[in-house]
Amino acid sequence: MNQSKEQRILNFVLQNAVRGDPCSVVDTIDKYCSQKEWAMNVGNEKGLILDKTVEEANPSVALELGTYCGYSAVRISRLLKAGARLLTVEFNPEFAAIAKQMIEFAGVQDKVKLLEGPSEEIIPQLKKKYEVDTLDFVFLDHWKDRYTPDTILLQECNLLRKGSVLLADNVIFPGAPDFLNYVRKSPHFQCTNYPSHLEYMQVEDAMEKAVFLG
Ligand SMILES: O=C(NCCCCc1cc2cnccc2s1)c1cc(-c2ccc(F)cc2)cc(O)c1O
Ligand SMILES: [Mg+2]
Repeated sequence: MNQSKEQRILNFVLQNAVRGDPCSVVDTIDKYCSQKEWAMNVGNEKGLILDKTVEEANPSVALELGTYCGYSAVRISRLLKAGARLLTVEFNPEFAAIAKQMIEFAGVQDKVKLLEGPSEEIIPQLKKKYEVDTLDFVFLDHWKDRYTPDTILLQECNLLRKGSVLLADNVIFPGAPDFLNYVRKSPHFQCTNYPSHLEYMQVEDAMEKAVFLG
C-alpha cells in the first residue's frame, strides 16, 4: 500500500530532524514541503506571526483547531511556559496518528494533548471533560467555514475571557470571509490583520488576530 504524503513528511522528519528538538522538526517539515511536496502547514512566514502572537499572549491554556501533521502544535508548544498546555483538535484519524508521532519525536508531548473529533463536539466538552476554565489563546486552522460557528460556540460555552486571543490562518486563501465579517463587525472583538503569503507559495494570504473584549 503506497504511503500517504503525510507519512512521507513524518518519515523525512524521523530521518533528518533532531529528536527532542522542536525547531529542527519545524525546519525539517518546511524543507520537505518547500522542496518536495506542498502541504497545508502554516509554514515559516505565517509561522513567525504565530510565534509573535503566542509569545505576546503567553498562554497557560491554548487551543488549536486543525492539527494536521502537528507542525503548528510543535511550533506553539515550544514557546509555552512551564506548566502551560496546548489542546489540539484533529478530525482525520490518519492525520492524528501522524501528528502524535511528530509531537512525540519533537519531545513536546508533555505540553500537548491531541483530541480527535469534530470541533463542534469537542468544544462543548472542554470545560468538564478536559478541565479547561477559559482559553488564553486559540489558533483556528481547520475548515474555513467552521471559523465563525466555532467562535460563536466558544463564546456560548464561556471559554473566552477578556483578553483571550484568537488567531485565524488563511483568511485570504482559501479564505474565511464570513469570519472576517463577523469578528470585524462584532463589538466583542478587537481585530488586527497580518498580510502574508500562502505557505510555500507566492499567493497572497493573511492571518487575523481577534482579541475578545468580554
Ligand atoms: O483546509 C485547510 N485546513 C483545514 C483542513 C483541516 C480539516 C479539519 C476539520 C476539522 C474539524 N474539527 C476539528 C478539527 C478539524 S481539522 C487548509 C487548506 C489550505 C489550502 C488548500 C488548497 C490550496 F490550493 C491552497 C491552500 C491551506 C491551509 O493553510 C489550510 O489550513
Ligand atoms: Mg492553514
